[in-house]
Amino acid sequence: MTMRHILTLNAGSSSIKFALFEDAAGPVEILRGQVEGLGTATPHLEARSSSRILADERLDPERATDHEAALTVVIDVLQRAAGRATVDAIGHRIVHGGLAFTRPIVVADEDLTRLEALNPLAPLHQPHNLSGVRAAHRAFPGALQVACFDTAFHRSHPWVNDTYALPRELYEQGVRRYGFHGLSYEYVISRLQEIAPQAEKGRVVVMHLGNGASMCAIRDGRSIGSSMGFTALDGLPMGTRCGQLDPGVVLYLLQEKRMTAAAVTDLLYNHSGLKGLSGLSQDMRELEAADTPEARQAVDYFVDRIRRELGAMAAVLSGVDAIVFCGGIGEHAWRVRERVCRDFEWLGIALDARRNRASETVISSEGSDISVFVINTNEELMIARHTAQLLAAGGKT
Ligand SMILES: Nc1ncnc2c1ncn2[C@@H]1O[C@H](COP(=O)(O)OP(=O)(O)O)[C@@H](O)[C@H]1O
Ligand SMILES: CC(=O)OP(=O)(O)O
Ligand SMILES: [Mg+2]
Repeated sequence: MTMRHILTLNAGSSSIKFALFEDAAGPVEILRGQVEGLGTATPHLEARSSSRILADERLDPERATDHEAALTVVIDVLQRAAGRATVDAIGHRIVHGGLAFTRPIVVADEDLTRLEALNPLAPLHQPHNLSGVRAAHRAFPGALQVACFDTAFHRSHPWVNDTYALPRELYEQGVRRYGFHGLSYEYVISRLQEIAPQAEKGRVVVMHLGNGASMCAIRDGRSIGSSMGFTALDGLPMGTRCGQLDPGVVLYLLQEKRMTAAAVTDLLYNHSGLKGLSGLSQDMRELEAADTPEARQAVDYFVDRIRRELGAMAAVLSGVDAIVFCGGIGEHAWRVRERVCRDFEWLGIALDARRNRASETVISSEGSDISVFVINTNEELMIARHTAQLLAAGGKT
């Protein structure tokens, strides 16, 4: 069997994650790394293979302030890591696929143009995702460039969870509740199938809590509803994004406060959420360590909105069999998990406090009606799997 090499690039709102896989009978990771803390004063690069640490350094915030600069660093690490090995394909996380892109594709130039048109619907992601495709094409011109979409997993939404109560023609034109973090949800469900096949078959709520945060209601492995919608602004509050908001606030800012559309966009995407409420930081680690009333209130609001959304997801699914926490906060912030679960005893959640503090895979207690899991998400592996499938099919979808 031929051994192939696959690279993956995943530009999130505060990070660029990357990995290198060998693929013979399915992708096996041989290197992974990330630049995290983008947009903060402390961007940090780390990369490791199974046997050694390849990079672990604070980047100069003057030089790595944005995704573009960080991408140059990442491509350099990947070129050195690949060495003389031929890179057969590069899989990219593309956050918005809109109406047209509902499964992974080999990217052609005309696709890039169509995907660029979606930049305004995901300004913190889409331009960086597409820059990644272009940079990877320049660095590895012989490799297949594969796009995997965050929105694709959610195209199974029933109509009521896919629409807004707007005139119907807007739905036809693509104003829909797309939902995001689909690659993460898809991976988590595949992992749940391995570790708890019974739970995976039931009604599952997955919470992806990272710098971007969303929640997904999943039945029989398919997405039924998502807290995110047309853009990745809706639903839960996030590092710098507002989450659910009365659209009347936007009208007020435009009409009465005379803000420009660009200023409102900047406010809602870059200065709201945990950062806006705390006046301190978008990073949950800093908020948990800080002892200011504003930092505490920011976390209170975050937890409260998660609880509301969990209640809504339980209603969407007519009950819950399993809950999964993932993403940077979901995987590490045990206090947040404890606070979310504490008030759901009435629904049948009993948390094991010790397991939760240790961030074990199963954090519910033996008698809990609802199983609660912490699963380290792996969008890179999901991208590599899709990419390997396309490679095996000779690039045909
Ligand atoms: N040990 C930790 N405790 C609390 N929060 C953490 C911890 N590690 C990471 N986080 C949070 O996770 C966020 C990053 O999540 P991640 O899913 O990696 O980001 P992205 O959305 O950019 O992909 C950080 O901004 C931070 O708030
Ligand atoms: C869609 C989204 O918010 O992604 P991320 O959490 O990676 O920023
Ligand atoms: Mg992410």
